[in-house]
Amino acid sequence: MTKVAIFGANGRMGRRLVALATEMEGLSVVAGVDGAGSPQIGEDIGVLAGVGELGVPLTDQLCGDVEVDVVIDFSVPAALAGVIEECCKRKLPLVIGTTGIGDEHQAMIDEAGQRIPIIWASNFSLVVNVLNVLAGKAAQLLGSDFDIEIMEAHHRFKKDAPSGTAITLAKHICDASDHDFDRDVVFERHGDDCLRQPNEITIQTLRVGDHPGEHTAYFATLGERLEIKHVSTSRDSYVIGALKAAKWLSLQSAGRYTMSDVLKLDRV
Ligand SMILES: NC(=O)C1=CN([C@@H]2O[C@H](COP(=O)(O)OP(=O)(O)OC[C@H]3O[C@@H](n4cnc5c(N)ncnc54)[C@H](OP(=O)(O)O)[C@@H]3O)[C@@H](O)[C@H]2O)C=CC1
Ligand SMILES: O=C(O)C1=N[C@H](C(=O)O)C[C@H](O)C1
Repeated sequence: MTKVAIFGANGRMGRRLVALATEMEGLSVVAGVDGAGSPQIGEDIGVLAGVGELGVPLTDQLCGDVEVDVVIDFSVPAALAGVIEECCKRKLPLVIGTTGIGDEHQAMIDEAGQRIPIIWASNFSLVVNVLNVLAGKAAQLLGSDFDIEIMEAHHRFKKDAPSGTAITLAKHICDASDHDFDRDVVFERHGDDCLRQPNEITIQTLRVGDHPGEHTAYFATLGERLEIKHVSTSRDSYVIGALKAAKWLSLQSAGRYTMSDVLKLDRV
């Protein structure tokens, strides 16, 4: 049995992680951590997730006496340094799904990879990871006469913009083509003199209702257009991938890994 601790356990993702982990063979949730200010601290995480009592209280830190095999973090960027430090101290594999993180966090993840198995992915869905590969291939095959744009839509509660997934998608497209992420990717178009520049890739952001997330890459030239689109109809698409990654990571040695490693996409 792989024993999982979840940071952000009372959030939208955290509750579904708790719920689906109880259904997945070989996993058990042994700890759930949330922000210190959460009024639900002390309540049972199974009850909070709607799956009945698990005998695991929501806490505001990972208790030292709980035996853990792997940690999953879907919380907030401000919590990440502490989570990484705790996992390095206790030699625990760490799966990170939190987005809106900066270069300094990426450097911390790189460094932690020298000491523990660690993975960060902006999106744990199998289909989104396939979308990245397909969009890269399309950019490569279609060449420079195609205008590329990305559109993402998410629920009204999402704090970061654009989504981590949209940024990763743009990076895949740039890596596979003549585009340069820092030069070509822009996050808005606004004003009376903003004609599309050659090579420009704009990421457009919508925040609407309770949408769990969608991403579209557009490739258009005169007379025709290709759209590659992923729509999540439920957060479970991300949760299943994150739990799979946790099981996989708990068996690895120290290193920084990607969802391509977990899903073996590079072998295709
Ligand atoms: N990689 C992927 O596949 C996906 C990534 N995400 C990302 O995951 C993150 C969480 O998303 P979502 O669940 O919707 O957000 P929520 O706001 O619903 O959940 C975040 C949770 O983290 C808690 N939290 C705050 N501070 C801490 C702390 N110090 N330690 C532990 N927990 C803490 C919050 O508690 P409180 O509210 O009390 O502050 C809250 O319960 C976001 O960055 C989102 O973009 C989301 C979906 C998929
Ligand atoms: O906050 C969300 O909901 C999501 N966040 C991730 C992102 O920023 O890309 C992944 C997914 O799109 C849902």
